[in-house]
Amino acid sequence: MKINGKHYRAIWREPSGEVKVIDQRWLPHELRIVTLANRKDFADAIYEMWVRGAPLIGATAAYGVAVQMAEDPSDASLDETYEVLHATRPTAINLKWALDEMNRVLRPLAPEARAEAAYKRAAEICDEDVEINRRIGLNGLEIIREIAAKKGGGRVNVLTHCNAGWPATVDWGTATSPIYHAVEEGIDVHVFVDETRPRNQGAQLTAWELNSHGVSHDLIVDNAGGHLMQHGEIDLVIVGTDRTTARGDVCNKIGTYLKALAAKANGVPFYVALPSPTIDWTVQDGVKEIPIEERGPEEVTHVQGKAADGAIISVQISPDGTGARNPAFDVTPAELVTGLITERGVVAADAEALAAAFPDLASR
Ligand SMILES: CSC[C@H]1O[C@H](OP(=O)(O)O)[C@H](O)[C@@H]1O
Repeated sequence: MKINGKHYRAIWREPSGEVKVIDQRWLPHELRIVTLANRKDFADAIYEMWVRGAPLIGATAAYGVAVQMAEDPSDASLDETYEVLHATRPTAINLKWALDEMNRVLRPLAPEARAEAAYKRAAEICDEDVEINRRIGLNGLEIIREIAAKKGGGRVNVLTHCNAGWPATVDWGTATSPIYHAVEEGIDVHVFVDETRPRNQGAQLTAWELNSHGVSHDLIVDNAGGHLMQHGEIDLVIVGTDRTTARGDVCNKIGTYLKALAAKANGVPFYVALPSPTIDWTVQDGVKEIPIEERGPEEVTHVQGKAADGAIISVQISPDGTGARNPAFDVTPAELVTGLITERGVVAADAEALAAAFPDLASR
């Protein structure tokens, strides 16, 4: 999407062959573009969240395989790369999906043919993600149109959590794609952006991208969402997902479950933008079966921001010696989900509806 009027994807390959990403750790204050030159760079970029967001993690891993195949296309290298990249972050299923896809394409090939094929497939995965997200936007636009019509063309207030915007994907975003399409159509949309502790992806990334596109929005603390819903200030919630089960349980950034409970209690529609590579057909019960990443306590005890002199610093907000727990995701049971906005339409959050929408994938 656009940064200062110029179009970017969140990951791309230069004509020179270099793979580049935006190092999102420094946004919104600094735009740092980095080259990922070897397998370790790709592993570090995913684990340390230079890049993040389920679809972007998958796309990055795909290019990580390609870069390693150019270095060493042997079976052992292919196997080791799968293990190294798969070990970076456990929750987003797109990582495994992309690595499995690269293995499917590369395993049958002679080693000398693997690098070219890997770069080709990685580029296709990126292009497919962009098209999937564009279609999610068009399907989600219908929901926003209906709410706008019921309000006589009045403002549609959307709450988002974390960042499921274009920096979480190759382009468009998932939860933000319907918003961008609605704004482009002239619908009056306002977004309440959950800051999303502890890493503040909402404050640092969603607010940044909405600013760049002139989308009306307010930043709110995570704990304000229920209050706004009680007072009729939220018309719908749209969130992303890192893994959705075959029966429609939705794993997403920590705090999503609480938003879904508040939405249910206040009759606010709760939608999940769901690209099909984020569906894990092998699991049913999200709470019991999805591995929840536990990240370091420092993400909770410290916060990063821009100092008065412009330097980006991290400050400690809790006492020396205070420990912290940092589960990075939670699971919203399907019964709290109004609908799943997929590239093939809006689907009910249940096994039958998902299997009917994706018979080609569910039966694999
Ligand atoms: C479009 S997937 C975005 C999804 O990923 C985020 O997690 P993280 O920033 O830790 O990678 C968050 O759960 C978003 O909803």
